[in-house]
Amino acid sequence: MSKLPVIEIFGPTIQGEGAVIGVKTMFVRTYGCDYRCGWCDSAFTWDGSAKDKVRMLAPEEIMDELTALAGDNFDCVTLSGGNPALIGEGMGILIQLLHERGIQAAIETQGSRWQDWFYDVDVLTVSPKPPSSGMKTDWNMLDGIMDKMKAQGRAAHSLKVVVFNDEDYQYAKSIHRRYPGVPLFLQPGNEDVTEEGDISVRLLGKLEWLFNLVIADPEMNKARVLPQLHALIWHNKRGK
Ligand SMILES: C[S@@+](CC[C@H](N)C(=O)[O-])C[C@H]1O[C@@H](n2cnc3c(N)ncnc32)[C@H](O)[C@@H]1O
Ligand SMILES: Nc1nc2[nH]cc(C(=O)O)c2c(=O)[nH]1
Ligand code: SF4
Ligand SMILES: [Mg+2]
Repeated sequence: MSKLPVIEIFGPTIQGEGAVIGVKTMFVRTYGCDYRCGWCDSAFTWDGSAKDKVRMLAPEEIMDELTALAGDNFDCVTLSGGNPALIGEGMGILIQLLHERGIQAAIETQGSRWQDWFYDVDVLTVSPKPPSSGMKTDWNMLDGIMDKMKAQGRAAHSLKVVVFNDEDYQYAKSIHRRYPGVPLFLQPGNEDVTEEGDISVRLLGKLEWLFNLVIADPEMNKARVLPQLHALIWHNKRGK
């Protein structure tokens, strides 16, 4: 059984976060997460509120849907969730199919689970969760993932930490100290993921706050601070 639980497929859109910000991409969002972040902007992937929208799809069916949606108007697919790293074989096959068609595979995951298909992805974003999320980092697991990617991953891998407060910023620094050679992206937290209308002014205020922390901090000379670009443009809209 290599079907995947899929909650949404959308795009093309613009990757709004991290190492490949600004790149045109499709999104495949899987259902289910082993975490329950208090501020999760995609809680519908795990809180049961959209359970009726989950479809079990074979990798080939996902490929067909991507093509039906966008034709050849994309060459990157971002696999997010939920935690796509909860899925084994099916995800490996999907990545293979994408590569056969010359399409890159990018992954968004929190670093709580390893899958051997991590070796095959093109862009691996690992986003360990700071204290404000309410989650506990499994440091053994995270060390293992970073070690393996360093040793033989083909992916350009990077770390992305969402920062809501000073304690989160200290956590981001501890991540940077622990994995000094890995590109680190800092992203301000969106404190209200249900607010309707234009939230860009609020998000930019938080971005300036985070800019100022990094500007003042000689330990963070190599960190990169980025907004959630899609949230500046499309706010809290889903499927963007
Ligand atoms: C919804 S998660 C899905 C992938 C994976 N579960 C993870 O957390 O990395 C995608 C990205 O959105 C970020 N994110 C979630 N809620 C957020 C919020 N309220 N503000 C800023 N970033 C958020 C996560 O930290 C993660 O980097
Ligand atoms: N445009 C856009 N960029 C993103 N980068 C990471 C996202 C995610 O939810 O994983 C995301 C998303 O949901 N939309
Ligand atoms: S790990 Fe990702 S999807 Fe899971 S609850 Fe946290 S932000 Fe949401
Ligand atoms: Mg998102």
